[in-house]
Amino acid sequence: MTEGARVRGADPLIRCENLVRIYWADKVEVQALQGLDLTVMPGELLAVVGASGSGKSTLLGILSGLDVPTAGTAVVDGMDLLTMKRKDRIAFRRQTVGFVWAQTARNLFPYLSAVENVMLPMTYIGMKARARRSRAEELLDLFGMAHARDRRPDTLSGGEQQRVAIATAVANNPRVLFADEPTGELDTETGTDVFTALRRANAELNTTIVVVTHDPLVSRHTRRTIGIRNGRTSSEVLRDEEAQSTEEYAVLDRNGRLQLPRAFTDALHMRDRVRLALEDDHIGVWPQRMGAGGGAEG
Ligand SMILES: Nc1ncnc2c1ncn2[C@@H]1O[C@H](COP(=O)(O)OP(=O)(O)OP(=O)(O)O)[C@@H](O)[C@H]1O
Repeated sequence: MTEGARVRGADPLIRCENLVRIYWADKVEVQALQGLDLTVMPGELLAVVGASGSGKSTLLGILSGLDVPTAGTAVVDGMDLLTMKRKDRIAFRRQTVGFVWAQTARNLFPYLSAVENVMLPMTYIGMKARARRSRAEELLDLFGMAHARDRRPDTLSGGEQQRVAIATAVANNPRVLFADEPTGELDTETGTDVFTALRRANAELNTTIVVVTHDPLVSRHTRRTIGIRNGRTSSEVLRDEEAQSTEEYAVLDRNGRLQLPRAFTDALHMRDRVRLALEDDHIGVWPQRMGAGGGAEG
């Protein structure tokens, strides 16, 4: 990789600061990401959850090196994604990141068997045939798919195909695996099997995993879930597995900005401005008082 592109001393595996992505459609500006902050440490299994249009695919496109942000900082495994050269981008996509997509058919070649699919990415990095086969078999075994190694994808269930897809995606030992709605086409039970495979990849292969989804229930499977709203990280749910409890936080950015949940602001008819008060151990937020004539008193 080009020397200058590598940012030294970066501890998090993924670091986005004030990330902005603007699209132009028919001369209209669409701000898909509006100053998004995100930090992912090596070894994490993280979910990024947001409604349709919140900016999930845009974020994934940038972090996987397919798209380039308009402004801000995006660093993955020490690579600056704003300035990365074309040659580095190809190497980055082959070796640093792996993918599992929602559409099961998009992940695997239909005319190759399960083991051949898992072996394929290893040919790109010049691994010998015997080593490729042995690693592919190990990976299929790890995800409970050894029995299906000689079967083609169309003879496997959706959940089984996703487990082979996970084996294929981690074949070259990527630093981070991005899974875009990996359970989107599956029922709940089969979806749980796929999450078990993702957790196994995370625990046994130490692969950092970022799952992107519209389904808030995936937070049951991850320790940390980031919520994105209007192109910004707005909330964070932390789950304590031992205590079996979850705690939801609002994300406070470095400029002191946070997003109040819509349900809260609607319930108290908060609009345009609120009053703040510093207390000993918290900050109070009050709706603006309305005067007799409907005008604001402040
Ligand atoms: N190529 C593009 N040109 C113009 N606007 C775009 C483009 N891609 C995305 N957008 C807009 O950017 C915003 C964020 O889109 P994005 O696809 O990232 O959201 P998402 O959370 O992934 O949604 P979904 O879950 O429906 O895929 C939306 O308003 C979308 O219409």
